[in-house]
Amino acid sequence: MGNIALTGNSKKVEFNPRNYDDLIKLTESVRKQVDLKEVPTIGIICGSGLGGIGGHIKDAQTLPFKQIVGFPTTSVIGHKGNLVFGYLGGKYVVCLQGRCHPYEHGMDLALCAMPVRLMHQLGVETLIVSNAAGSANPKFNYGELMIIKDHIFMPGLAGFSPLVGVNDPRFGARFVSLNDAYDRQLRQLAQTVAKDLNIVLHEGVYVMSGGPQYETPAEVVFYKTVGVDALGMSTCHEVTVARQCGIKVLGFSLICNICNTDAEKSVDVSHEEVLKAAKFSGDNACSFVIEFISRL
Ligand SMILES: O=P(O)(O)O[C@H]1O[C@H](CO)[C@@H](O)[C@H]1O
Ligand SMILES: Nc1nc2[nH]cnc2c(=O)[nH]1
Repeated sequence: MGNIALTGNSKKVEFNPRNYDDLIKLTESVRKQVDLKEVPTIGIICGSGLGGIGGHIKDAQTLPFKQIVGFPTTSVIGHKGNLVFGYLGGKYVVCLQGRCHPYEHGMDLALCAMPVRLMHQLGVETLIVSNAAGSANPKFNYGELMIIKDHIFMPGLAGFSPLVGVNDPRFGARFVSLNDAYDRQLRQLAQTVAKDLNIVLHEGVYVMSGGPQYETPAEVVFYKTVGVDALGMSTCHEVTVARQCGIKVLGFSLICNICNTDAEKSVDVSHEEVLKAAKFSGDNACSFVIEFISRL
């Protein structure tokens, strides 16, 4: 996994997500294409079907990923593929309306986490990252929210980390401590906000598998046994890079399906079902994010 050849304006351009100077060039190209009103200190990454959050942004300036040379594409339904700048909850934010999943990009995690490094360059200090996930916890119901307390990064444990490769110290530390990946104070604030809004908010452990296949019942039981509550195919690579940049993180999952645990009684899991749940509970997720930001 090295440089990626990209064609923009009929010129062949090389972008290497592990090259700090390439990141600076990409950041400059974003700055040239938008008229930033303030420094966006809050970043948001929208999970599957959660892009509606971006629709609430006031004085919005939208920059499609495809207009940024070097930016990875997203082809998953429910991910619009835009950077949106503007005001949400009274704060100036940058929102990634759609994310780049490693399974879409040959497991190039550094490429898929690059938008977080871009956000850091733009001034982001707090990141709100969301995802659609399946539940392995019998107490969780379809459409409810779960704050991520901790994660298990399966590709990362197998050597597919966005931090693998030569580390330019300008990106941050070579060895990143993830003891506090999900900020405790932000999690406490999230609980207060949810209580005030009368929204059910669980807290639990998220696992990122490589995907794109959903889990077999045996795999779900395996994850349950090691303490997993919610299952997805994203987020951990982004959070790992955010922590290397020193960005504080709040992560949450929207529970979109109940995972199978018994091969004899199992039912189909589909992305359509995931998007249906995201639509069903999207308004709750939006209200929660907006109120949370207003209290930061
Ligand atoms: O994590 P987000 O982007 O919400 O998407 C989730 O939904 C898709 C599967 O339905 C997978 O990409 C999974 O990771
Ligand atoms: N890995 C995984 N990702 C999901 N995204 C939404 N639902 C699921 C699920 O059940 N498993």
